[in-house]
Amino acid sequence: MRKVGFIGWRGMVGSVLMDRMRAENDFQGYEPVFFTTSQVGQDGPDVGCGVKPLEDAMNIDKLAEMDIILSCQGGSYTKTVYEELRARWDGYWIDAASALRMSDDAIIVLDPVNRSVIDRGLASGIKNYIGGNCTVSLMMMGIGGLFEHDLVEWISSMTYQAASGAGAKNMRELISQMGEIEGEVSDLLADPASAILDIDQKITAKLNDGTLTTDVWGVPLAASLIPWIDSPMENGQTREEWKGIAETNKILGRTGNDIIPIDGQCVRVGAMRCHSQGLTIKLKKDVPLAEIEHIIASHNEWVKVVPNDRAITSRELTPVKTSGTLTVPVGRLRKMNIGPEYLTCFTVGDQLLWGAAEPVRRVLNIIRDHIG
Ligand SMILES: NC(=O)C1=CN([C@@H]2O[C@H](COP(=O)(O)OP(=O)(O)OC[C@H]3O[C@@H](n4cnc5c(N)ncnc54)[C@H](OP(=O)(O)O)[C@@H]3O)[C@@H](O)[C@H]2O)C=CC1
Ligand SMILES: N[C@@H](CC(=O)OP(=O)(O)O)C(=O)O
Repeated sequence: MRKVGFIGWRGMVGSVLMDRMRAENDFQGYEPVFFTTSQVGQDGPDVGCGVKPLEDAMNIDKLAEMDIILSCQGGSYTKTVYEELRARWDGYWIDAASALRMSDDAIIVLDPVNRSVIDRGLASGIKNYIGGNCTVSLMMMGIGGLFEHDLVEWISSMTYQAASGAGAKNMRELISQMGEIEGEVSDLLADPASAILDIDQKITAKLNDGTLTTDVWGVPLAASLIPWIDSPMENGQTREEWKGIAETNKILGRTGNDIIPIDGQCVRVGAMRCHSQGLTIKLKKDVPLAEIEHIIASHNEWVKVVPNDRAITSRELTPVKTSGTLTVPVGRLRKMNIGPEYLTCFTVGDQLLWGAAEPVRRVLNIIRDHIG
């Protein structure tokens, strides 16, 4: 029986993956082996084939027994074990972390968009299948139809990224900050006659006096935002912004003169686990809006076009509505007054599902089908 090793299964991304795999009855037809970097020998999870002790994720011999390894443990783990393992192992490596994404011998996986690229990779013997950056994957699930019809000349994206993208501790601190801010003015809020400028003054003082908990974010995120995500690049972009052009084109298998220019600003906001983005898209030609809506809506079974209506948009096109679902709503679709080839839209997606766990869950099944 084939063996599939899971590393990082109890982290935030890994837990979402496990939930999805249980929901889809994925733990069948192979032997799952659960690894850990910190709990060796403790009970592993019961996924329907009994509880077994956790294996050591640093044990290269044990890892090398696997036919497929799926890691949600993070980039530093990948960097620590991958080279040594690969030197003597010919199995399939699936990873949610970015470490190997841009390697020539790796494919970035998002099968509703690039199934043909994945299939070509499998046929040609490629063994590394890496989940894409969450913002990139969610953008491509939303407007995959425009790429499929080769309608995109360039894109500018302005993102509104959730706290979950920075990790579990960051989500917790965002909530603490919200609570501390409310606590600062709860007496004034309870008094309907209190002046809003007094409330605002106290909040502004609290945000600036150094007493708000900012151990993880470094600055207040609640009642504010952070227009910087990931490390700086030499050209002034952040790495998150650079991933927009680099990963999108790699997912599509576009190189050289075929590359679609993509750039924008990536911003952290106080949402919990859904990334949103406002897109400006220069189309290659003037296509009627109704046709664009049809192309977007019919690309995959998860994308949903939201009518450009105030009440429906406020209800349907939000992180609150999208959180915990695989739906990728796309709305605020309209031609811009810059010209008929300029399209704008707004899209939202759960960054732990389509943004992280779902593409790697699906590619595990694709690889299992491929190797039998
Ligand atoms: N967060 C995100 O949005 C995205 C993350 N990724 C990638 O996935 C990687 C993992 O991210 P994420 O899931 O957020 O990381 P987590 O910090 O939630 O989990 C990583 C590991 O930390 C260990 N750990 C230590 N204490 C705990 C605890 N109390 N509960 C659970 N796990 C614990 C576990 O390893 P062990 O069992 O070995 O101790 C776990 O696998 C990232 O580094 C990134 O590369 C990719 C896309 C999006
Ligand atoms: N950078 C993303 C989360 C992430 O893990 O991205 P990547 O998988 O590209 O490192 C965010 O902060 O929202």
